[in-house]
Amino acid sequence: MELIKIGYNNKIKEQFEKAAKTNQIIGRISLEHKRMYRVWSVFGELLCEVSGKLAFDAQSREEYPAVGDWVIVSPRKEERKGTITAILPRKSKFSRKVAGNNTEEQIVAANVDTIFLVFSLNEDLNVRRLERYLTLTWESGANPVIVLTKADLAVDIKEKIMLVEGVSYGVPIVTISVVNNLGLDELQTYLLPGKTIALLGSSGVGKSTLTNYLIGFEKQEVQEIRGSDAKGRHTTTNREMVLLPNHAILIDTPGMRELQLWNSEDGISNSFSEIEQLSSSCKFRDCQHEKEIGCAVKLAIEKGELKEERLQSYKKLLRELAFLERRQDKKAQSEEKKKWKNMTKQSKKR
Ligand SMILES: Nc1nc2c(ncn2[C@@H]2O[C@H](COP(=O)(O)OP(=O)(O)OP(=O)(O)O)[C@@H](O)[C@H]2O)c(=O)[nH]1
Ligand SMILES: [Zn+2]
Repeated sequence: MELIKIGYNNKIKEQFEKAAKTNQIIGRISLEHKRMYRVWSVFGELLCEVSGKLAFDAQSREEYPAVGDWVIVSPRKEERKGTITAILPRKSKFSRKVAGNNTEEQIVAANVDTIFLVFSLNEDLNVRRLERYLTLTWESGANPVIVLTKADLAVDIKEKIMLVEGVSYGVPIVTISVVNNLGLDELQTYLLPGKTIALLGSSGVGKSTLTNYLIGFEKQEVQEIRGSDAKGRHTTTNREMVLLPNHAILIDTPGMRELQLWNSEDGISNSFSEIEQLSSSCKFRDCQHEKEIGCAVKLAIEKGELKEERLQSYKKLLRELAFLERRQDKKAQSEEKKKWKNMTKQSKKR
């Protein structure tokens, strides 16, 4: 396997050479399953575990390898196996909080260069969700590209693009239709050789369709595969990192798909529907479920119908969302200020 095809470059080479011992090789994680990893390397694909030291030193799940990570491996070539001894610094990372008693950060994808934020043109555009995705992307270190799908079904493309432009401050926007073969060439300009991309978007916006198109599957085949699996997920391959025909690299992990839930209010309502339902019976409409009188949520906990931990993770998620929104507001404000400064500068010049 040629390393350059999986995104290898001088920077990674340098980092590797600095940290590696003799006989060690560089590899990139293509799949993670239960503390075992598939690693792409010059010896092909190796099944690897992490070294005892790496596991011992790891303070949290964040310090374990994730799909997309560059790792240093002591290979056992004949066995097609190896041991991961270190993870190289991540250029970008998408993580999600793992709910539980002690909330941990879990990396769902590392070293993504470009992320396609996918929205469908045949539905109402959820601007707030777009803002959240943008925040998430900026925080990850990857570059966003907004992809508006199903252009063939849309009637008000211009309005929707304006709406998107209003919150996206110059982020590229590409309008596509897989049905009418529209905009797909333009998308290719972001799929450069050796660059790693990932898709983020709600269910049904066309991520699988686009993924299959990018991988180059026959449409028929895709539908058949999807038909045999109601969920239609990960049916084409069990690889989570895929080489595309044009030599870009696509990361498609279940974790990436779950980010959509963890970062949208709808998602929260869905995954905490019992709490939302209880809240509607609270005496006060803006009940925080702390010490208010007539709180139906607290009552349910007292009665043992709801676990206290559920409420805690629900609140934590809400706080996180609020935080992201504030960040977004601040970012927007400072961008606005910058714009103004530039404008006033230019008008002064004139
Ligand atoms: N008309 C039209 N339909 C499309 C287009 N792209 C996708 N679809 C349809 O939209 C539906 C949902 O597409 P998917 O690709 O399954 O959406 P997804 O985002 O992967 O959804 P999840 O798998 O639930 O996350 C399917 O019926 C597709 O055939 C398009 O460009 N035009
Ligand atoms: Zn309440």
